[in-house]
Amino acid sequence: MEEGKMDENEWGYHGEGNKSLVVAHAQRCVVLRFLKFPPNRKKTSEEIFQHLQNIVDFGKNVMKEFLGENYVHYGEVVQLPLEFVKQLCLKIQSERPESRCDKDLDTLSGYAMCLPNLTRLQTYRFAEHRPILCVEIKPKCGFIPFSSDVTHEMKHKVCRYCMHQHLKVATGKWKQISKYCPLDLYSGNKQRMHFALKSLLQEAQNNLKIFKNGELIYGCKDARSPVADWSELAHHLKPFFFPSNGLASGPHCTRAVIRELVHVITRVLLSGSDKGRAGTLSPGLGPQGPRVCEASPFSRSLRCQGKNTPERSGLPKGCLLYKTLQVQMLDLLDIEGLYPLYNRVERYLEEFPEERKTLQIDGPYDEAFYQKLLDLSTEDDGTVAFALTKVQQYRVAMTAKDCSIMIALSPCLQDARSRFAFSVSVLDLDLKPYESIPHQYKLDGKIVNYYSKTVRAKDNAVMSTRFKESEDCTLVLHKV
Ligand SMILES: O=P(O)(O)O[C@@H]1[C@@H](OP(=O)(O)O)[C@H](OP(=O)(O)O)[C@H](O)[C@H](OP(=O)(O)O)[C@H]1OP(=O)(O)O
Ligand SMILES: Nc1ncnc2c1ncn2[C@@H]1O[C@H](COP(=O)(O)OP(=O)(O)OP(=O)(O)O)[C@@H](O)[C@H]1O
Repeated sequence: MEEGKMDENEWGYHGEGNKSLVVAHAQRCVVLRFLKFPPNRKKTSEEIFQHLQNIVDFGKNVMKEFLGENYVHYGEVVQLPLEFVKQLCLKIQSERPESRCDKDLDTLSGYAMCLPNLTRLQTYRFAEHRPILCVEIKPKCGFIPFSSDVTHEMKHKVCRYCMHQHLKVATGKWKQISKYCPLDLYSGNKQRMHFALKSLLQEAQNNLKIFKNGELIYGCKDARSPVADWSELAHHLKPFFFPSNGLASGPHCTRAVIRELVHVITRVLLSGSDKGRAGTLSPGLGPQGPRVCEASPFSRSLRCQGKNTPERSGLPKGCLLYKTLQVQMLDLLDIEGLYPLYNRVERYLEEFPEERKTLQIDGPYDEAFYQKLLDLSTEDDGTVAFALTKVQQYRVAMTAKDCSIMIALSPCLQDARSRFAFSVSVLDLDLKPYESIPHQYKLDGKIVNYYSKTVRAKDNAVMSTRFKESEDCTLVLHKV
């Protein structure tokens, strides 16, 4: 980054989440990722630098080790001219979705992260003039808790995502319940994965975005303005999947294009090199818990048809979904088992506040921090050390439950065996803060209670009426 030559006109708004805002360079394949804060909760420049450096270190020393260097791009912290940041902030303000404007871009520190632009990621196989399609998926938690500390029976049957959907709709965050269930996507079963991806395409929420040549063409820019027009999407995608079939259009063509997209994404998600040390977690973190979520329309339909639940995860060990799931499963105790251990650490810190640094609560996220995460024992010896290890593992697991997967595809004409050159990466690997644990505990209770009381009660009433009337409850699964 040539500091002196920074020109805000070369950068454009790219996207944002709850905690950071990203701008992309118009020509070069790089982005700048800035932190965001609620107004009046400004931090010092030194604190912001440290925060960003922690994110980089965590990516480099922890997530790269777990997920593999091919998938993790941790970037670097850069210092930018304050005038550039100020002008950039003014330039992009009008493009920001209203729902994200409760937080302001940090314009005071001058620090940001510089990362490769994963929507336009080029490898030696991606000729520069070739168009690039990129699908971003935020898959969320792919397993049902297996911890014996879970007290709500419902949590052993229905996954958190599916339960949370009902609370989100009730509170107005989204308009309708999605048919997507993370357990279907993580199943490794092609039919279930197709169903999951098609469901994401129907109701993208903040779990799916599609970019063409770095521009967002599909997905929610704002909670209040969902773009979900399949024929428009198919129009964008047709040159990628049916390059020679220039004239065909209409619903038949739309379905064919969507089917191709879903098939290609499934194939890419199931592919993968076996780098990274996620294998070190395998002995303790084999498939556990139920393989299906009772709320998934796919499994409901199978049950209604009297069919068996599909086979357990067939995810290949090298693929990113498998590795991400392994890291998610570092949450061995569930928040219900973890919360008392968090309280043990808290009590200790109240007595010995100066120990916070030694315990590496706020970093550094170095090799020693990573090594401690590999201890998967669940035998509580009553020590602060045990509690701390579980707390840190939980934070890492929560990070993996909230990250996104970027799949970049580029037509590849030379290679007759596959029509696309692709790259898969993971983003948003910021370690979840220690302080968020009480919030997680409260939210968990709220999600389960809301689902149990309202949805199940309603469901039971509907089901009993349906059975009385001997209605067919078969969901027609369209082959995609
Ligand atoms: O708690 P969840 O599952 O709702 O996840 C939050 C996400 O909501 P989602 O359900 O994916 O729409 C939420 O996403 P949105 O802001 O809703 O797009 C954030 O990713 C949040 O992380 P952080 O607090 O910014 O670090 C996420 O919070 P964490 O739980 O990961 O801390
Ligand atoms: N390296 C990158 N290349 C391309 N696009 C990126 C990159 N990093 C982030 N983005 C885009 O910016 C968006 C916001 O980034 P990110 O998910 O990191 O924000 P966040 O505020 O940390 O998210 P959250 O709401 O989960 O806390 C992403 O959804 C993605 O579309």
